[in-house]
Amino acid sequence: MFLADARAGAAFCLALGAADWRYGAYALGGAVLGSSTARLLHVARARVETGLEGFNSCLLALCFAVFLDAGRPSTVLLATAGCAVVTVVTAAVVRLLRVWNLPSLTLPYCLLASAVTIAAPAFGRIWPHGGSLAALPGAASGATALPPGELGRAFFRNLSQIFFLDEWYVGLLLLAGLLLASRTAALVACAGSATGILTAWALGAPAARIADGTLGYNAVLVALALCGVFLTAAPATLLYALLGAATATAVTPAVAHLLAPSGGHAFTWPFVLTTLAFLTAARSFPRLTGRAPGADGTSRQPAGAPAPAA
Ligand SMILES: NC(N)=O
Repeated sequence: MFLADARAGAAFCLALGAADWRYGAYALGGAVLGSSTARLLHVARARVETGLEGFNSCLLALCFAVFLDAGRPSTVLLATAGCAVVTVVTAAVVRLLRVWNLPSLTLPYCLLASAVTIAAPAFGRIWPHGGSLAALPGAASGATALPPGELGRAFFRNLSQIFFLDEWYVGLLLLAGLLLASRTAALVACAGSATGILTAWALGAPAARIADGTLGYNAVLVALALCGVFLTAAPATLLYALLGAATATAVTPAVAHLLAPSGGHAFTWPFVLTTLAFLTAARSFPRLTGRAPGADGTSRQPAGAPAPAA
């Protein structure tokens, strides 16, 4: 969630544990394994200490816990190996995207989570249930009107689904964690969640899909990234971030449908694709960056400007 704040991390861990202690354990274990692997490979200490080497492994371990059986020893082994591999993939992605001065975001996690879900049916020890994972997309059906109670739960589930969880109170606890670290981040997350709901409703998504949060969690991440993290928080960047949040919401079913043969999980692909596109485009918009555009229309990077953090 873009916060280098240990208290927020502890609150997030408690929030996941409130749903199931094993999810809290996998998330924490994943973060520890990713960070430890990075340290063993002598990745810069500052990257490890700010959590930049732990969030992809945290999400990957949690992904395995939720989609495979969290209690099976083979899931623990797979998550452990996955956390080591995602550290290697992170280094590769960071190096590749640095060429364009772009952040790696959760791209390493998306690559591995997609690879594992696509490959899973081929390996009996990973997917012992037999049968295909395919979930072919159908046309939208069912009611589109959301009762007020479900609207509130959808708002919080747009946060909890970042960590794959359906429980609305996990989203409330995550928001409390965000608030501990940054009032701006909490407000932007709320605006992103509301934008996700509004966009999905305006496009005619079924109420059940809006209510379960699976259409809106990418909107929260995009809003956070584009308003306060990679672009300075300001009214203009907030509007830009909310346009990005709406875009990510519309992109989510596109990704899910493309990945239908492996279960249709969009993971955080909509967030990654939208954020990279909007961040690249922002260099052409001095209103957002406050930097004069170069002759080719792109913003001038100040000499020696540091690469973005994540
Ligand atoms: N992190 C997720 N929900 O892919």
